[in-house]
Amino acid sequence: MTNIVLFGKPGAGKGTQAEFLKEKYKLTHISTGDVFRFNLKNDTELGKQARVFMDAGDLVPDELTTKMLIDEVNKHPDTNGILFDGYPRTISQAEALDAFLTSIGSQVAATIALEADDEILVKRLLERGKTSGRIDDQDEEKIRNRYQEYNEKTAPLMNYYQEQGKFHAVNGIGSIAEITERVSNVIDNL
Ligand SMILES: Nc1ncnc2c1ncn2[C@@H]1O[C@H](COP(=O)(O)OP(=O)(O)O)[C@@H](O)[C@H]1O
Repeated sequence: MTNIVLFGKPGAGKGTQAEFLKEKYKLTHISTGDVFRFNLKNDTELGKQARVFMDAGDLVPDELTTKMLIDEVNKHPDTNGILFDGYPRTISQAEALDAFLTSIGSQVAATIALEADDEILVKRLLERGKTSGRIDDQDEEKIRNRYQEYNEKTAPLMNYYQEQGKFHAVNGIGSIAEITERVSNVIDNL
């Protein structure tokens, strides 16, 4: 299995790139944000538990998120590899992911970060909020809160993966195709 973690701030383009990369490399795309939103929409027990956190732009607690993630991965026993989008977002999630992948005889092959400036990203998210219906994209204060969550809890993961020699940064500004090309260069050289 070639497991890739797509990493980046809210709005960095993880979901957009994942759509192309999953086809190109025949990977299973798991977006924790999408899975949560599906559960919210269908008002499942998980959705009910996650809603307050998501609507405020806070991270959903690790235990809940990790359980959901493992359930998702287990739905694809024959996959070539997983493209993780939005997970891990905390050190505890990264450790849980390593432990889980080890238990199934696998590992993270690479973490690829899409880099872009905050100001550009906030504008992108507010634009997306006009059409996506996502409550967390419609209010600048909630967006800023997500950046704060990112800086406090998610940014330390760069170091975590750097220490394992698995961290690769890619310029996230450019056309979608250019960025796919940059990410592909990393994957092709693994
Ligand atoms: N790994 C995670 N850990 C905790 N909460 C998460 C995780 N992934 C998604 N969420 C919740 O879902 C929300 C939306 O996720 P996502 O669509 O990936 O957002 P973004 O566009 O901000 O990157 C997050 O703000 C958070 O509340």
